[in-house]
Amino acid sequence: MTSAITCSNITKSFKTKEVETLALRGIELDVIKGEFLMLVGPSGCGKTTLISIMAGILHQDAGNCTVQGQCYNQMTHNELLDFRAKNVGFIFQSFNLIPTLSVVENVAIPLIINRIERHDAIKQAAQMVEKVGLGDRLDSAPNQLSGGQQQRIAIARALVHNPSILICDEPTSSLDHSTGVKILELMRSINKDMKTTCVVVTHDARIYQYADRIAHMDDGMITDITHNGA
Ligand SMILES: Nc1ncnc2c1ncn2[C@@H]1O[C@H](COP(=O)(O)OP(=O)(O)OP(=O)(O)O)[C@@H](O)[C@H]1O
Repeated sequence: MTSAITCSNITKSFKTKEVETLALRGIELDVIKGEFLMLVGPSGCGKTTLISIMAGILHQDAGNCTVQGQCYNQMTHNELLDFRAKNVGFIFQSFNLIPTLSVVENVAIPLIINRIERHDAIKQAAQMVEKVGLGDRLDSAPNQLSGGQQQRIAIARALVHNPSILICDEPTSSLDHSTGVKILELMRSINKDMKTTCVVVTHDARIYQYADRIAHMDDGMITDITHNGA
């Protein structure tokens, strides 16, 4: 099977004035093209640090992260920015929608970053908003939407440029259970339809069933990989 993301012996530490924390201690992980992988483990075990490295947002101290066959270590800063803008979608825990832009303008951002002309970007963004079931809210402001609707918009924004990799940090943490399940069902159907490789950090055991595989982390290491909630 082809790998979409390969992490080889990745280490990362953070130094503050008081303390040095070894957040990742030699991560080895292969994410298979097209799979829906969940990353789980106790608070502080390094999940966000790992997905930030996979997304090219944070740089490791040692080891390699290869995404779609391209090693981040071998890219210049500008090449990495360009690669990330084209290939990676990221969904934050707290939606991170821009309050002064409308729904459709928020979703158009990755296209505009990829230098698509505004009129076309808005048109494509509107189609994506339609896909997540909110085609009647294009001109709303984000704060006029419910939490679940805002998360749908965040998903539309992360996917509008058809990235090969979608990385999500706790996509259901600020949602009630039934809204969280609907969001996971939406992400799963997008994963199937658009063949997007998904890596999802979660604390929510009730959504484990949506994963193909679950990578368990503890204290900066992958301790186990299980299949489909087993
Ligand atoms: N910018 C930073 N500066 C200093 N320490 C950090 C920084 N980011 C993370 N850490 C530390 O690195 C460790 C791993 O943090 P990380 O956020 O990756 O954990 P996590 O598993 O995502 O936690 P949670 O489930 O609570 O979000 C923690 O001990 C954290 O305090």
